[in-house]
Amino acid sequence: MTGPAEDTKSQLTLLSSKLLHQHQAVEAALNRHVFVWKEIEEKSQKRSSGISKTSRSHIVQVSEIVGIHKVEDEDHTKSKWDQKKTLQFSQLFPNAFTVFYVKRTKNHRWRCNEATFSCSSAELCEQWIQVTREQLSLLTNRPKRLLVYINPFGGKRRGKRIYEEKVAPVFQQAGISADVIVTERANHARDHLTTEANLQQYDGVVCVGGDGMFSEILHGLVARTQNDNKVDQNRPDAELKPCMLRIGIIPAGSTDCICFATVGTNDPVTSALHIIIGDSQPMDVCSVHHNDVFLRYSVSLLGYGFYGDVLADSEKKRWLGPARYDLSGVKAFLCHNYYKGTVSFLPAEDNLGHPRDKLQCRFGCSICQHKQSSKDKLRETADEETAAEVSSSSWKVICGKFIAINAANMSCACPRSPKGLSPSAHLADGTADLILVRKCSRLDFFRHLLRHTNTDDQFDHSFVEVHRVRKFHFEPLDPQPLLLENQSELPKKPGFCPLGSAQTTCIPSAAHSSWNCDGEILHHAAIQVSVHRQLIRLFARGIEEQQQRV
Ligand SMILES: CCCCCCCCCCCCC/C=C/[C@@H](O)[C@H](COP(=O)(O)O)NC(C)=O
Ligand SMILES: Nc1ncnc2c1ncn2[C@@H]1O[C@H](COP(=O)(O)OP(=O)(O)O)[C@@H](O)[C@H]1O
Ligand SMILES: [Ca+2]
Repeated sequence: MTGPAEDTKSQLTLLSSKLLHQHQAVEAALNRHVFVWKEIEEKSQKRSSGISKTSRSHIVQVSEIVGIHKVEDEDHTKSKWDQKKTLQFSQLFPNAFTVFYVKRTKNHRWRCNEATFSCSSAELCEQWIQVTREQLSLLTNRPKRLLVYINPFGGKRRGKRIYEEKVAPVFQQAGISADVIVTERANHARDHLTTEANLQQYDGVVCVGGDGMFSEILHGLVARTQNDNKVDQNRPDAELKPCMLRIGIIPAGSTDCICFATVGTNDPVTSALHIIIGDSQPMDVCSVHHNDVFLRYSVSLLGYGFYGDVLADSEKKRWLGPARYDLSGVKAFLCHNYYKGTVSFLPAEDNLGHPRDKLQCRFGCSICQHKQSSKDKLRETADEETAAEVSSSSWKVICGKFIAINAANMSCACPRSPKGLSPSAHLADGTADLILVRKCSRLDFFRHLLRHTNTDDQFDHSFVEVHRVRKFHFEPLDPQPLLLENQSELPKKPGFCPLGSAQTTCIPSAAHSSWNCDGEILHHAAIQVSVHRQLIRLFARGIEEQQQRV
């Protein structure tokens, strides 16, 4: 909080001059928060026309200035044509500087705009550059040095080009230095982060790729932090240490739902600008264990049944690129498998809202800022048996036949489903939304899927239920590994799980599905999951409610 004295100080004008902008005289001023310029009306013009035209003023937040440079500065990032124009301009107006700043455009996209001003003297020009840079250096949340990992094979295999053509030039304008590693194999980035990288010299890690590549960075950073702090990841009840370095995501994958759900768009330049201005978005991480063995972390979707089957099938079609998910999606839909099992979960407290309350997680979300009380913490650390003594609303158990079991730790919004799997899930509230889709007809399941793409409520079906949870366990009912369709005639014994729907004629159906954990397949069906509130931070700010136009 800033007091009145501090407030007055921040309003103080640091610089104010008459400058020339686009052949027009402007009054420009800078204080600690904003850089403003306003066209100066020409008195003679006003008198002759009899009407005073409203002079436009422009405001740029200092926190959204990318950089400031003298016009004659050599800029090799510009095209030959632009370099020639710059040269001509600097000959006409020798004492000019350019301010680069964030400009909001449609659909949460940001662009790097520029405005050039020429000054009456070289000294004045230098003064503007120096004072503005001084103000930028006071913004301590901005990264100066980044470690960048590029997956050259993610999505449409454009990661390297996207970084070089769209991201590196803006980092350069902002004076950010980056050490770039182009990965040579799967898990290269994860292993490098876990054991080799000298993290002390960096202010953040950037991942150029999809959700799978992000998952590598997440595993590397979280493992490194736990190793450094002697925390055993294999203990399901371990209190994990939050990671200090923020992660930036340059989307260059197939689904890119983590970027989409934290920024509002999958656009490399927008992501680069969020990194440059030093945004920070805390995020929950789910830990997944099988008995006392750590399996993986998840930040977006943990899906058994439908999404597990889609992923398992799509892995064989990697060569198809992002389209593999459409093909495998149709196939899994036609197979219409269901799986028997028991889900037990610890519900979240009522003050954290409900998956159907339509309160979406947005920039500055109040639910994510809610602090956990000590009673809540106690309730969370208690195991299934002792939990009942702590609170009446303790673990709940549901047995059934499920087409899909999805745990969404955040909305999982992506271009395929702009509102996501759980539109009201929160990024940093310490909970996940557990969605149970029970056995139903193909038509009903189709209706449910279709509602992910329109405004109808996908939870408003008799066969769907959704719970906001802090932890959950899943146990498949039948340990039998694989059964064929024609065996479904076998007499039903207790604990025997029949196959997916009888009329299915496609691939042989198994008694178990597999878990899709942020796009990776888990090799155990029985898992225990805990949500760790705000374990990591991203260079993002959540989705902005309204486009603030300046
Ligand atoms: C009738 C039309 C039905 C359309 C239903 C669409 C629902 C889409 C919900 C998608 C939720 C995506 C959650 C994100 C998962 C990613 O981690 C994973 C891996 O993404 P990656 O390949 O690494 O970018 N992608 C998938 C499809 O499993
Ligand atoms: N150099 C590499 N060669 C092969 N696989 C890689 C390489 N670098 C990363 N990967 C792996 O590629 C997988 C998919 O990457 P990702 O960037 O998420 O793309 P997509 O969204 O298309 O799946 C990830 O699981 C990651 O571990
Ligand atoms: Ca969450």
